[in-house]
Parts: sequence; C-alpha cells; structure tokens
Amino acid sequence: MSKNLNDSVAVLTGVGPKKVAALNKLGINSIEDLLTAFPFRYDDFATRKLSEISDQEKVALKGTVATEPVLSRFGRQKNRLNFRFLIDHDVIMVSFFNQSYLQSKIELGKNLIVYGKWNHKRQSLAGIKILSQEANTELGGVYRSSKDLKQSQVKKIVEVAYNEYADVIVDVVPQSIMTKYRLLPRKEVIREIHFPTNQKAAKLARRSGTFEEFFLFQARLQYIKENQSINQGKKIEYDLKKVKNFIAQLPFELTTAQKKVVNEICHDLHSKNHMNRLLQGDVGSGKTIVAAIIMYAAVTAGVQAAMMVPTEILAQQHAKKLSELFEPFGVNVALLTSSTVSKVARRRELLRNLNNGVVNIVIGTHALIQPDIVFQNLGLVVTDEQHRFGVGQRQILREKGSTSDVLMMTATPIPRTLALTTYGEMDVSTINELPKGRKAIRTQWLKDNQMMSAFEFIERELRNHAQVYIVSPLIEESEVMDLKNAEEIYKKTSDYFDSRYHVGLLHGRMNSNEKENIMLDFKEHAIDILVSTTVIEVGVDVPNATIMLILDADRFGLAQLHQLRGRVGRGDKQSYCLLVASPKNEYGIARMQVMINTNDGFEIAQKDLELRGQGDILGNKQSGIPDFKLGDPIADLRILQIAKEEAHQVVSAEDFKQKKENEELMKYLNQTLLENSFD
Ligand SMILES: Nc1ncnc2c1ncn2[C@@H]1O[C@H](COP(=O)(O)OP(=O)(O)OP(=O)(O)O)[C@@H](O)[C@H]1O
Repeated sequence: MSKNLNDSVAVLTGVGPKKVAALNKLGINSIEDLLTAFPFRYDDFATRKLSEISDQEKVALKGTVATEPVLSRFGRQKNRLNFRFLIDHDVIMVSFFNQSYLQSKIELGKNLIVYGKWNHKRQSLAGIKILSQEANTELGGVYRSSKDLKQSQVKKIVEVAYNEYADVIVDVVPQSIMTKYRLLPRKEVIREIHFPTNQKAAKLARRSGTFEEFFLFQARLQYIKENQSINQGKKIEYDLKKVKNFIAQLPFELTTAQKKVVNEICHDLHSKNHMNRLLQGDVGSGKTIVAAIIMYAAVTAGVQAAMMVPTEILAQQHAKKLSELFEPFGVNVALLTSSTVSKVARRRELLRNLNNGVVNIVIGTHALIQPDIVFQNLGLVVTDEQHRFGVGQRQILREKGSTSDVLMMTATPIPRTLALTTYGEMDVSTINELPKGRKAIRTQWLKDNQMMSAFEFIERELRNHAQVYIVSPLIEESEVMDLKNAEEIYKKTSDYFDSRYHVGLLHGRMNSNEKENIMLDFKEHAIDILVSTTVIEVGVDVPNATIMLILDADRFGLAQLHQLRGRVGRGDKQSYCLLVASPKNEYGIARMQVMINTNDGFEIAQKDLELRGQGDILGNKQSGIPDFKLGDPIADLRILQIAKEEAHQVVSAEDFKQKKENEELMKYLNQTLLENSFD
C-alpha cells in the first residue's frame, strides 16, 4: 500500500502497541500528527567558553576528564558521579545525579562534551547528559513527553517517521505563493524544525511553517464561506414598512452604530445567501434591541425566529422585554427553558405552538435544542454570548431550520487582531458606540480592609435612590462554597444596612421561579441591594442600578470583571464600580490597574491577552481562538494578515478548482471539510 501521512503511527519501525498508546495519549495518532508535533524549545548544544557563560545557564562544555570519576551513593536509590574536568587551563567539577550508568563513558584523559547547568559560585556543572563528539546539530529540540514516553524516545520516533515518510511530504501551498514569499518546501521545513542545522535555519523554517499554517487555516475558512453562500440560504423578504414603523415607536432613537448594523444584517436577510454574522458590541451598547428588530423583520417575512441565551435569568429577562415590545405588533413570544420543559402540559402546548407556527419568536436556553422541538418554519437563529455554547449546540439549533440565517452576538470582544483569525468565516458587525447620555463608569480599587468605607459610600448613594449589586467572590472549584460565601455576605450586608434598606440574595441554586421573582423585585426597586454570585454576569439589564461592588475581584478574569461592571452604567446616571481586592502578585495588581484605566472592552481584551499570554487564554476557553502549532497570532500578526489575503485571493478566484497548482490544496480542503472539523 502506498504511504500516506494519514497512516497510523503504528506502522513505524520500532513502534509497538505500548508506544502507540503513549503517543495517542499525547494527541498523536497519525504520521502527520507526529511530524507536526514540533519541539516547543531548543537546547543549545553549541560548545561555549567558560568566560562567556552565566550562572544557572544550561551550556555545553568541551574538555578533558582530569580525574577518575567517583561514585557516591546516598539514601536507598540516590547516587552522584563526580569528576574534575579540564577546560583549556581551568579545572571545574562536574556532577551527575542518579546517572551512574555514565561511569563507563568517563575515562581519565578522554575528551568529552558535557551538557549541564552551570553554577558560577561553585565553579561546577550539574551534568544533564554527555553529547556525542560528532553531534553536528547545535540545537536539540525539546518535545512534549510523558511518563510513558521520554524525550529521547519521542525524538527517536520522530526521526524514524521522517526517514520513512520524507518522500511523501508534499507542498500544499500553491507554488506561485511559495515563490512569492520565498517559502521553504514543506519537507525541508519539517526537517529543519525537528533537526535544525543551526539557529538561523530553524528560524527560517519556522517562518515558512507559520505562513503555511496560517494560509491553510484561512483557506479553510474561506472555502467554507464560499460553499455556504453558494449552497444554502433563502431570501427572507421582510416588510420594510413594518420594520421602520417598529423602529419608530421605540422609546429611544437608535445610535448611528445600531442603525448601521441593522442595515448590514437586514441586507443579509434579504440576500439569498446564507447569513453567518457575528454582532459584537461592548457591554450595554444595545445589542438586544438590534436582535429584536431583526427577529421582527423575520417575522414580517412569515418565518419564525429563535434566540438562544446562556442563562435562565437572561432568557426570562429577554422574553419579558420582547413580549412587551412586540405586544402591540401582534407578535407571539414564548419562553422555553428547562423549567418550562419540566411542566408537561405547558411544554406540550408550547411545542404544538412552535410546530403549528402560533409562536413567532421563542427565547430560551439550551433547552431549545431538545430533539422533540420542531419548528414550523424557522428562518433565523440568534445566539447571545455565543462563546458559551459549544459549536455542536449552535449547529443543532441551526439545523432545526435547514437554511436558517444565523446571527451570533457577543459582548466579550476579541481583540481586533484576533477577530480575523477566529471569525474569518463570519461576517462581523460591530457596535462601536454607546447610547447617548451615558456617563463613563468610575472604577475604584479598594483593599480588603476598606470594606467599611465602601459600605459608607454605598449608603450615601442609597439615600439618593441608587440600587446596588454586590458580587460575592467566585469559588470555581466548589458550587457549595460559592453559595456559602454569597450567604455570608448577604448576612453581613443585611446586618450593616439593618432595616434601612432591602437586601436580596440571588444565586445559581435557586429554582427559576425564585430567580425570576428576585430579579423582578430588583427591577421594580423593591430590593435596594442585590447580593449575588456571578449568575448576574451576562446581560442583566436594570438601568437604575448604579453601583457594582465586586469582592475579591482578583479572583475574576478581566473579561468577566468587565461583564460584571457592565451591569451598571446602563442609564443616564453616574455609575460606580468598586473592586475590593488585595492581589498577591504583580499580575493581580496589573489587572486591577487595567480595570481602573479603561472602560473599553476591546482594550481590556487586548490587555488581557498581553497579561496572560496566549497559552492561558486558550486554556481558559473564554474565546474560540484556534490553537496553532507554530504560529502565534499576536507575535506573527503580519504573517497572519498576509496569509489571509493570499488565501482569500486563491480560494475566491474563478479558476480556483481548475488550476493545476491548486490540486494539493483542493485535496486538503475537501478532506478537512469531510472531517467537519469546523462549524
Ligand atoms: N439607542 C439607544 N438609546 C438609549 N438607550 C438604549 C439604546 N439602545 C439600547 N438602549 C438601552 O440600553 C440598555 C442596554 O441595552 P442592551 O441590553 O441591549 O445592551 P447589550 O448590548 O445587550 O448589553 P450586554 O452585552 O451588557 O447585555 C437597555 O436598557 C436598552 O434599553
């Protein structure tokens, strides 16, 4: 059978079932996986002079063994191998710990290259390994390894794979682009990254590899987009007059940015292409009303609309607001959450009404994606805070209306630089201004011991009829602790404000009726201070609330703090955010400072990224930034932009599929599409 990079690693010489299992555990299944499991750093094995190295540096030193090695044993299993080593005219001490097997290699008078960690004060080297004299590579790749598979074994297997498969590594990026950007052939890229000739060669190879990776990623996104717009979608012929009329009766005038995005989205609805659009706007910028207008437009065209939101509180809030808004227009809005679902009779009726088209708009949580929920004619799907839903969930909802248009909304902005990588396949609309009359929220950072002054400040504001949120510290590991905390703070707050003000408590363990009642009381100002866990984080809209007090603020991520802060400053009154935190390290302090310095969600997202490093943001799953093997979307932004432009041009060209030089790329795209690795 002919060799293929998709072959399993099991076919490699010397790789038995145990090693296969260990590789699989590291996420390596195919030869392709193995060849692209690149070293995450290199050890520099070029020999150095004693005069140029610094304390604790890892270095390779070349010299002569000056004394017989002495092996000392201590404890049950520990040992140390010591010998003196002559380097030019200096004698240093070398010690290997628990590597007694090296003894036979260390003979008096023999020339060696020893790699280890230098201790300047003691003039000694803690040996790591002995390098071979012939070693012509100056850089040694360091791989991800595991307890079942050591560094040296991974390296060896990669070597075997390269030797056996080098001949079938082909270039996927079209030749004209390879030439234009002087990219190295893929075969060379892989070789140089794993076994670099020198620093410079490794760097060049990485540059080519990064371009290739970004190019293929963008080509995939572009290809999906092209296919979607050709194959799917239907025209939603809304009634412009009715939509205009609806907008005219809103209690406020839309901001210029809102008008602009409404136009963009309406244009998509009307086109026969499938809509796949992201609406991003900072907290409180007025996305909900935009969604309402669009859903209304869909209804005037005779189709149903569904809106999926991440929390029950939010679903209730939206359903209430939209029902009121749509009532004069004869639009029927329904709420569907897991607690609606639990009441059998109500649920049955709702399902019937979705199926026979009596319900025009349904708002719900992920309960919307239950298999027995069937729409009569679903034409538009809106998801709010989409990063909280898995790709799969969104997909299921979309498929309930086979050709539904999709609008995703997010208030967690991704820095512009990354938006293009993450949402390359989507069109993006941005609301970049807040409604008129908003005053910038004033944020203050207080230390733990300043709680009393926070309470005094709150009391002054309460006298002026303010309403307050107090958010209890997040205890991610334990819901029970989280609740206990909130209850304790509720008690403290109630004690302090005694009977002068009404204090309420809201947490995730309440049933939906309790939650709804508390939120209603707060909205109607029957509650002055709402102590809450982070369940209020997203979307809650009570414009009269003007103070947000967050306890142990350094336990929250920046994006989350920004979301929480966004619960105030939603009306025309001056609002305040008080962050109580005594961070233990510089990182914590820097984060508090970011919150004080800016109210701009985009800027915060950017700072967040800088402070945490890309690795963390990925681990944190707050965003959908794809994981690249070589490229770093921030550091390599320039390459990313160029790759995107080129991929766009190549894939959207009319003769794309006919051109010979695109053959490999086409194969690659069709294969990845089949694997359905993207939504
Ligand atoms: N053009 C406008 N003029 C005045 N007020 C507006 C305007 N648009 C929206 N609002 C009001 O501003 C508040 C915030 O709007 P909305 O809840 O839609 O924001 P959002 O973007 O969804 O925010 P979040 O992401 O925080 O949920 C609401 O009370 C809404 O009625």
